[in-house]
Amino acid sequence: MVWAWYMDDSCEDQRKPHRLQPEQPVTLEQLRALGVHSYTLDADNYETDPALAKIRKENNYTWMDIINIHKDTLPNYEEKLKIFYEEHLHLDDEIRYILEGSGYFDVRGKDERWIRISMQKGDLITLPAGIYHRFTLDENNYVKAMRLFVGKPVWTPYNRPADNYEARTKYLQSLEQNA
Ligand SMILES: CSCCC(=O)/C(O)=C/O
Ligand SMILES: [Fe+2]
Repeated sequence: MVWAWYMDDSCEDQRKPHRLQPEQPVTLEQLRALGVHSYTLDADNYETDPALAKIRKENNYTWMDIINIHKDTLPNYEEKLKIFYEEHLHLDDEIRYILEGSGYFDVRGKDERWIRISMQKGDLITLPAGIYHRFTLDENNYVKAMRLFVGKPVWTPYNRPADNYEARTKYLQSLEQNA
């Protein structure tokens, strides 16, 4: 299951948990109010898992690949990690399923504060188009993740500020409607 909390402002290593003190946990319901959804699945059997097949079918996640983020396996590892950790948005939903290892997705809350989402083996997360976010490995320095997409994938990150994209304005409208 994913765990989430508000982050501190420290400039320490991005791979550390950065829990605000005193701790301020963020519930799955609070994440859902931001349009962030999560599932816990059987990562050991992802190839035959009916629960994953159902999620893919219901959401039309027709495309998938698997990315191994480790210094020995990912070409241009350092450069890619920098890109992942720049605050950005996408014009489509971002869907990631952790098959091995772990990492953090950070998303902006309604008040602009960073919320850190800890992703472990078996966690699948969907980030809505237009949400500002970033990703980092944690101190284990390894993640193997399935990337899912509706149709042909587009990976382009739009670094902040990217407020004029329709995906952003629509996302902000969706927050207001659900408030
Ligand atoms: C765990 S997959 C790597 C992160 C990524 O693909 C992305 O787009 C982060 O925003
Ligand atoms: Fe992203």
